[in-house]
Amino acid sequence: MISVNQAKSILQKHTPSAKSNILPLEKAIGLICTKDIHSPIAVPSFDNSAMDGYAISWDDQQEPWQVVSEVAAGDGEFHVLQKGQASRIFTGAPIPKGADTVIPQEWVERDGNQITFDKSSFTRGSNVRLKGAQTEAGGIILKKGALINPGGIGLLASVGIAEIPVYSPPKVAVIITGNELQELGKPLSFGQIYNSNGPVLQSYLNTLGVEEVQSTQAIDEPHELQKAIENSLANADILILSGGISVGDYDYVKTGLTKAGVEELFYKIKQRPGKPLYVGILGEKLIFALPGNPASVITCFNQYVKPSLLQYMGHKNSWQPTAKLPLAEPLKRKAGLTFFLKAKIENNQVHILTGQESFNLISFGAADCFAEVAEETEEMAAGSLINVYHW
Ligand SMILES: Nc1nc2c(c(=O)[nH]1)N[C@H]1C(S)=C(S)[C@@H](COP(=O)(O)OP(=O)(O)OC[C@H]3O[C@@H](n4cnc5c(N)ncnc54)[C@H](O)[C@@H]3O)O[C@H]1N2
Ligand code: MOO
Repeated sequence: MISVNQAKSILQKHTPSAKSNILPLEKAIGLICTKDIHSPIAVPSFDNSAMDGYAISWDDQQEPWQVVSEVAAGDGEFHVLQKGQASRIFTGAPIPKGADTVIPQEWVERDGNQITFDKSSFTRGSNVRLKGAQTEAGGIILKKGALINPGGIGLLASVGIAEIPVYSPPKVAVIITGNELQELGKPLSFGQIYNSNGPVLQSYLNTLGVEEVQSTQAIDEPHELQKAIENSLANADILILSGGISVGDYDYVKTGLTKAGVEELFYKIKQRPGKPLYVGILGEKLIFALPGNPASVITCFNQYVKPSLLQYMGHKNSWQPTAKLPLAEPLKRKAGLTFFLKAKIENNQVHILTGQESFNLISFGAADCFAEVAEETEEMAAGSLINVYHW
């Protein structure tokens, strides 16, 4: 058996490098940009008004101004203003030639077509958004390695970019093993349980941006499982299996993977839950065989599959704990295994939840992270800092 740190370091070394792909903007959310992105245009691409009001050419001596025209957002042609003239204008509308300042309407006294206002509150250029104020044409708007979030999508769209080079998610196949599994929505016969690992893996993958998941359910029968493994490996970059990896007479996963040519990277880790985790490699394909107990699947995904997938997709530091926070209550146990405990963070303190057994999912109704108790630790006092890993 190897330690958690050894397992993570082996996996980190064998996780394939990210591949760049050009995707439409709407598919790029949550992904990492692979190149510096330059703006093809200046934004704004024309001087325009920041307010609803009146466009004028600033003149310390002038009063009143004559309103001679109107310009709204989207207008392309307009009157050229002469000295002493004003144009009614609306937010986003182009500044007419001859004008350089916008006075918001609530500051203006209007009498027929004449306007006056208190000049002491404005200067030349007030309320005008100048061409290129956000971005000059050719300027870098997003750096290589940036995470594309909804704000970044807005920035890219604002300069007219519809496609972007990103590290695209891998194709993932999932095989759920077990004779005892029943689909949701159907009644349970004696001895059956609902398949919760399938929905867990599907939804966890989706939250990481992996949309294409080929999912297969296989009974605990060596030939059927072998077919499922070979089919899945033919189509996917990453294969995740649930169950059948322990030492029972019906645990055929390890033999099946070996038969398919998969080379073992490690099997069994000094941890709870998820001790019998298996990770293998076939060429550049990674294979995770997650121990079937529901809490083991979720924990192993959080600790091994997720960081490896994120590394594959170009994220940095995906293996680090997401925080180090004070423990709310003291903790005592026998050393020898790393524990990943379901926990909830309240008032910036880590509360370890009850129901930590690997068959028991109840704590996941409240948990927002896993707290890590290191292999050699026997006791932790309240207030001592503990590594946590959020979802
Ligand atoms: N003699 C030993 N027995 C076991 C050991 C051991 O070291 N020696 N390790 C235990 C540990 S720890 C784990 S974890 C499990 C892992 O077993 P498998 O990976 O072979 O998983 P299964 O036996 O198929 O299932 C285990 C458990 O989980 C339930 N299960 C399976 N699939 C699903 C699913 N899709 N949704 C919900 N629940 C699922 C299954 O019914 C079992 O109760 O082995 C221990 N045994
Ligand atoms: O390692 Mo198992 O996941 O404790 O039940």
